[in-house]
Amino acid sequence: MREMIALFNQSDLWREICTFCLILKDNYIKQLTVCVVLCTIFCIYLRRVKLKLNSPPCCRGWIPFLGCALDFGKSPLTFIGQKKDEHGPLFSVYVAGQTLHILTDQTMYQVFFESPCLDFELTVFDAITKAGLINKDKFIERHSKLYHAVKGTLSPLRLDDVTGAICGKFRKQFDQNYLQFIEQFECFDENFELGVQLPSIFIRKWTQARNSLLKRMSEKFFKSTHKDNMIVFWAIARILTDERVKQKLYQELNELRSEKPNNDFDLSFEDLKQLPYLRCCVQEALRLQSEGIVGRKIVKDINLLGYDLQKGDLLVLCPYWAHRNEQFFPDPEAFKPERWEGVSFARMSYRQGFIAFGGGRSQCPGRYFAHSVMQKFVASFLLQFHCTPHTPVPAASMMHLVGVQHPTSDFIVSCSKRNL
Ligand code: HEM
Repeated sequence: MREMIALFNQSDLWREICTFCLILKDNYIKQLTVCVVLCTIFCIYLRRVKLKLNSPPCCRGWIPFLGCALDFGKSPLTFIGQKKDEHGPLFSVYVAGQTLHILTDQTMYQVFFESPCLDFELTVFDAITKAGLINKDKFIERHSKLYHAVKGTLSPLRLDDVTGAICGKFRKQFDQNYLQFIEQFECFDENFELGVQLPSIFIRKWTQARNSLLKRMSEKFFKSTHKDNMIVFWAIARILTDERVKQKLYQELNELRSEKPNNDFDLSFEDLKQLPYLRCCVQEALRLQSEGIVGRKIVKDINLLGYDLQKGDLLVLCPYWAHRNEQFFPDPEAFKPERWEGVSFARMSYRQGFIAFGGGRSQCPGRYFAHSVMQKFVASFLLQFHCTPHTPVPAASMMHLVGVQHPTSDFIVSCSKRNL
């Protein structure tokens, strides 16, 4: 044995074996690296294939990249309504490189609003930062604080003070340049969806309108206030065109008026408590004309109704269609304020199929304020004017996914001041 070792030490054989081993080792590392990379790619591929196999039915359209953007863009809400009937409770739409998952199953609302795999902030992140020129880093950092500040300021207990203060501020700011303000506001609102997606250079007028409005107040407030106005319009139009509802509501309003000294129309929130039918009318208008979509960014892969949804995609609920679910709202197209009689605010939640104000920890913090302001406005208007409609309630435009539907034509009404 010793002789053999001596032979090994002396000869070049030992060095050659070592060199050979080093080459082997070097190659081995290279091969191992290649194997690991290939395996990773394969696993990602397999996962994608698996996810694809297990993903919801998808409307892909036939145009590469654009997908079904053309059909979808023509009338997004109608498109969603048709596909929901074709594909069932969860389906996807591929539009301009993005996959949108649309959930219509009410048993999944809780998951939608409560799951940690779904995020509200990231959904609105791009639109808000673009529309409001808010610094991206600051947005996420301050969002929660701002949300709670708005919620606290607009809590039901403070509504009388807040509305007075806000109305005063509005009047002061908009007494001058009122028409210019209206023009800018309309431009901002009409083009909101395009404005937050396109670079400013392509949509200069919108950018100018936005900048000017921002100088006056925050974007969220404008967009939200406009929702109130639209609902007020729909509520008044529905009430005036339904004789039974109109009579019932006037009876309630007249009773309150007879109790008020000097026919005072400045209704307080205490007064509103005596007008339960008015609240039902506003609530019913809100049900029928709700937001097109509320969305959540998928921040962690999630399985819903047996389908795998991938991180990075967008999952949306569609309040407009959700509020036409016969299970919760029999005879859904009819304007029936009675369906809300005896229902408390606490019960107007996703558990009862009502999602006009969203849900979970991002539920609209302005909802009590918005509801009360809408009631106040409808009541003051009807108390002050005799109105006769000359056209039916206009059809709602199915174009906007963000915000409340606009009317597609004029609603013509003649009004005369009531004798007080
Ligand atoms: C008819 C009137 C209104 C409707 C239908 C409405 C509806 C909504 C909806 C659906 C959301 C998203 C909730 C979610 O995704 O879960 C939302 C969020 C929000 N709303 Fe409203 N809203 C209205 C009025 C207002 C008003 C008057 C204000 C404030 C003055 C307001 C302030 C907000 C804010 C700040 C958020 C964002 C919440 C967050 O960042 O987490 N809204 N609203």
